[in-house]
Amino acid sequence: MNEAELRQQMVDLARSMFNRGYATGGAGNLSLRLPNGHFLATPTGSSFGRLVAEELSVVDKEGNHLSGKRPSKEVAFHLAIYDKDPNCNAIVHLHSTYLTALSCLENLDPKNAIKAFTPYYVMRVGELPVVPYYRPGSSNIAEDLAKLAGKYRAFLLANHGPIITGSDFLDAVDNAEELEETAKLFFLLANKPTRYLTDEEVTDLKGRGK
Ligand SMILES: O=C(CO)COP(=O)(O)O
Ligand SMILES: [Zn+2]
Repeated sequence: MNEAELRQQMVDLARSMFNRGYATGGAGNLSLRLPNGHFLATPTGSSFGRLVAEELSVVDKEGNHLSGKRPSKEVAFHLAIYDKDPNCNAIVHLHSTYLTALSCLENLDPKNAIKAFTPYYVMRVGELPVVPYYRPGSSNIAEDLAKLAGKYRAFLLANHGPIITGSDFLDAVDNAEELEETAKLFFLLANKPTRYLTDEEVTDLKGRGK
């Protein structure tokens, strides 16, 4: 896809997420790797329901603002992930209801906030490490993510929300939807005796693709 098509894809899928309740107000941000090595990102404060293709922000890998509106205050953590994960070409950060509720629970396993109970969670995400709470826009988020990126496909910011990566923008959005649905099921199953996938079942699913 060329840059114009990628811009349109970001606008269209962001609106689709907004219309289905994955994003509200001005919360969350999106980015993707452009063919020329720069990055397209949502402008700070923008609603997923009202993005404009020509207004999207372009930054280089050092975070210099090259064109469009002022980029998301979280652009540093997006760049930290791209830097450490060459297979990541798109990132979705949401404050979606169930994943954000999960991010507020005490005693989450910092290595994996959701123990697998369905195969698609394993196939699309695998594990969900937790980054401690820092205020939105803090450089600490990027520093912590730099240590995890490349080893995981999604991350949970404590008391904040999820970050989901993908091989392209569509993949990142599909992974985000799968993860939000998994968190919803997690709460539906709360206090109900649950059969988790066994280690053997998880290992069998890993590396098989989607
Ligand atoms: O989700 C957000 C902060 O974590 C939104 O910030 P931006 O509007 O600057 O992208
Ligand atoms: Zn946020």
